[in-house]
Amino acid sequence: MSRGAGHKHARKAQAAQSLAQALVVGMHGRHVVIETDAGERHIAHARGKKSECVVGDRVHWQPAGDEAVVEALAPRRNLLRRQDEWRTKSFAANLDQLLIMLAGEPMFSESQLTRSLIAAEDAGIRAVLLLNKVDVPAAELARERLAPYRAMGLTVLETTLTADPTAAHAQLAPLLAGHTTLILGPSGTGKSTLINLMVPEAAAQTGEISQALNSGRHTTTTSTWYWLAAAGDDAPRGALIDSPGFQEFGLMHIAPTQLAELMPDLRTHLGGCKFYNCTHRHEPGCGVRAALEAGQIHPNRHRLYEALWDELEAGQRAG
Ligand SMILES: Nc1nc2c(ncn2[C@@H]2O[C@H](COP(=O)(O)OP(=O)(O)OP(=O)(O)O)[C@@H](O)[C@H]2O)c(=O)[nH]1
Ligand SMILES: [Zn+2]
Repeated sequence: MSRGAGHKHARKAQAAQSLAQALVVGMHGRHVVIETDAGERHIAHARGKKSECVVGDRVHWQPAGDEAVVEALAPRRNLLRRQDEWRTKSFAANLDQLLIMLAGEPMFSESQLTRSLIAAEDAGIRAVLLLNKVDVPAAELARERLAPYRAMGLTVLETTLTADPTAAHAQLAPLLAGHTTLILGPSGTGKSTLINLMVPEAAAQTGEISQALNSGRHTTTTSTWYWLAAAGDDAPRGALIDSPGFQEFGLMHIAPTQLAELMPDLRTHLGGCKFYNCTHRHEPGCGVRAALEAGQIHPNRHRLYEALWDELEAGQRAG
């Protein structure tokens, strides 16, 4: 880049910083829906690479005819993403927490759960687990499978959103109040049920997004932002973000050597290995394997660790 171009670039960036800010509340193809601080929603084009902004981002924008243009992205606190061999997909940015919804029916996949927890650790975002549908018989097995996750210090809440919505609301409201929470979970666990329970005007809010996009139908192909009712006059308003795509939760952005650090039950036993570059798989004198043999690490978790290691290593070689 020539010096002149560098100056021009810096000037443009500076000019963008002086523009009004807005929040990204929805996305659809090449368009984003932004909400101004006054609560007005506009459909906007992003200048430059459209993949740059995601729901939860704060952006600098200006009007452009009937539409709006996103000129720049404000710095992010965090970004939750997944990456497979072909592409990176971002769920959302600037999150306070993830609420990972699980059920016994359909039975959750422990691999998907572990992957989402690793991605959250890597992004520095706290995760809370919610076992829903505890009224179905398969909940008992689901609860058992979650024991290692409770043991590693995660909060595991239990609800029956349909059988006892009042109790579920009372349990979840304090957890969600004032925070931005991304709801993750496999299909059929009750994510829509939860959003409709916690956000009575949820349909109206997605309606506004559809209207802004002029699409006239639901836009749940990507994440959507829902405001929660404010807890009080001065209380910060919380929000829920729903997201498709719990399946195929690729972790290609993470190196195999980072994995143990990102799994709290393994992490506890690091530092006691004979070899400084121990992979905690075959080496003699491994503190992690000793903990596994002593029953302090659940065999499923170590199996998932090994499978992920192989997957990420193969991905690194291919990349
Ligand atoms: N038995 C039982 N059924 C429930 C409970 N919560 C939700 N359901 C039912 O489970 C089904 C799936 O719920 P949804 O809220 O649509 O699930 P979802 O996670 O949004 O699913 P997708 O839209 O496919 O991602 C619906 O028929 C709900 O009525 C519960 O606590 N117990
Ligand atoms: Zn080791």
